Amino acid sequence: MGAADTPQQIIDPKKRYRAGVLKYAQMGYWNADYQPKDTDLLAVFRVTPQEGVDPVEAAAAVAGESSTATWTVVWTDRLTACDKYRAKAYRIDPVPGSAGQYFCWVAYDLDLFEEGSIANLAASIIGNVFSFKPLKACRLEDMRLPVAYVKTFRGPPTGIVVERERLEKYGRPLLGATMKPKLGLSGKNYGRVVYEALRGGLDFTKDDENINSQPFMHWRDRFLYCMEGVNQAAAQTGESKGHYLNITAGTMEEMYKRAEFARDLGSCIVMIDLVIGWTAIQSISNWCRDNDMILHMHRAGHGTYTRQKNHGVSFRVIAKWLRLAGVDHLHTGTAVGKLEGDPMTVQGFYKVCRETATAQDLPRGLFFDQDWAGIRRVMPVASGGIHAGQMHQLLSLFGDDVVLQFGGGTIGHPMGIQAGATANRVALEAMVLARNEGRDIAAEGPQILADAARWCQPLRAALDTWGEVTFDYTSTDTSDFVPTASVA
Ligand SMILES: O=C(COP(=O)(O)O)[C@H](O)[C@H](O)COP(=O)(O)O
Ligand SMILES: [Mg+2]
Repeated sequence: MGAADTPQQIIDPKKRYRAGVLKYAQMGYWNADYQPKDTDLLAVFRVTPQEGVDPVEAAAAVAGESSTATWTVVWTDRLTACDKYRAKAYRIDPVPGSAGQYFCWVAYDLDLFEEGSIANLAASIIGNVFSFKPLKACRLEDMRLPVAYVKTFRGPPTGIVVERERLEKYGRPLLGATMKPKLGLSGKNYGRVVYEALRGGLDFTKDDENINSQPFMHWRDRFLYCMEGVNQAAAQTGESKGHYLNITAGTMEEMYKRAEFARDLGSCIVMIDLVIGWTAIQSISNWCRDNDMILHMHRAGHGTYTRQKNHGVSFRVIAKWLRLAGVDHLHTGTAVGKLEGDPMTVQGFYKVCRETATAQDLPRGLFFDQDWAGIRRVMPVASGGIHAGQMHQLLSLFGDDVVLQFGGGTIGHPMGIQAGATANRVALEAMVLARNEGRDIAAEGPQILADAARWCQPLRAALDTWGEVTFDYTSTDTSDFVPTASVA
C-alpha cells in the first residue's frame, strides 16, 4: 500500500547517483514487487511514522538504515553490489486497531551478515534505526532466519532431550525455585535453603539474577554451600538434583573462572543473565558444550525493551536469537504469574523454544514459518509469582517440557521450605496423573488439587495460603491480529 504518489526507485544511474538527498524509496529501499528469496533474512517491524511521513517512506527508511543507507546519496555505493546489499521493504499493513502504526516487512540478503554472530545480526537490524527521527516509534516484531543462516550457529549445548537423559527425569515438567530473599543471605544459610527445597521434592534450585559476589556472600562460599546442599539432597532422595550457579560477573575471564569452579564441584548446570550481552552468551555457550554443562539463561533486563508494543524488540525475537546463540533454559513467562505475559503471546515464545519447525501462528504473534534446521530445543522456564494452586493452568498452558519455578511459592510456605517444595511436587504429580488418566485438568484442576490436599498437609497449607492469589492485570504485549472471516 502507500499513496499513489509514493516515490519509486530511480533507475537511471545518472539521476540515482547524483550528489544530494533522495527519499529512501527513491534510493531503492522500497520494492513492492520484491519476492523474498529462501536465503533472505526477513523482518517485520511495527513502525509509527511521524505526522506527515508516508508509511512507505518510513518502511524504506527502516530498510535503508538497517542495511546500507545513509541520509544522502553516496557514490561509493557503486563500488559495491549495492542492488543486492540494499535491504528491501516489500510490504506494509496497517496494524489492526492501532491507527498510525504499520507492520513493515523487510528482506535482507544473506551476505549482509557474518556467520554465527548474534552481535553482528543485532548491530544491523536494531543498530541505529530505532532512534531515527522520522519515526515516532519502532518495534522489531519478528524475524525469519533462513536455514542457511541458522546452520552457522551451534545452538543449545545440551537441549531438552539430552537434559532429560542426563537428569533421568521424564514425562512431567521439572520443578525449581529461586532463592529468596534475593540478596543478603550468608553462604551457609543460602545452602541450607537450597538443601531444604531440593530435599522437599524440587529438581532444581536457582540463584536470583542479581546474586553474584556481594559482601554478604562471596561467590565461592555460595558455590561450596550450594553444592553441599545439592549433593546431600541427591543422596537422600536418590534423585538427581541441581542448582543453577549464577556465573554472571564483570568480565569474561571471571565468568570462565566461576564456570570452571562450578564444573570442578560437580555442578550439572550454570546460569547467566541476559545483560551480559550476545558475545559473552555465545562464548559461555561454547564453554558449556565443551564441558557437558547445561546453560540456564535468566532474561534479566528484557522488559526494558520487550514489553511495550510500540517500541523495542519483541521477546519472540530475543528468544530466536538466544536459541541460535545457544542457551539450554530460557525464562519465557508464566501467563498467570506476577510478570507481564499474555497467554497466547507467551505460548508463541514457547513454540520458538521447543519446536523443530515453528509454523506461522498470527494469534500467538508468530509472523513466519521458521525451520530450526536441527539445532537443539530450549527448555522454557515459567517463573515469577506462581504457586501450587495454579498447577492445572500451568500444565494446560505449557505441557511437560518446561521448568516450573516457584520462588516465594516454595520458600514462603507456612510450614517451611521442605513443605513448600513437597506441596509443589505433589500438586504437579497429581495433575500429571489426572491428565494422563484423561481428565480435563483445565476445568477440574481446583478439584484435583483439593483431592490431593486431603492426604497432603503441605499442599493443603499452600492452597489455604495462596489459592486465591491471582495477578489479573491487562497485558501490554498482545498480538494485534484480527481473524478474517472465511469466504465459504
Ligand atoms: O525471581 C524470580 C521469580 O521469583 P518468584 O517465584 O518468587 O516470583 C525471577 O527472577 C523471575 O521469574 C523473572 O521473571 P521472568 O521469568 O519472567 O524472566
Ligand atoms: Mg528474580
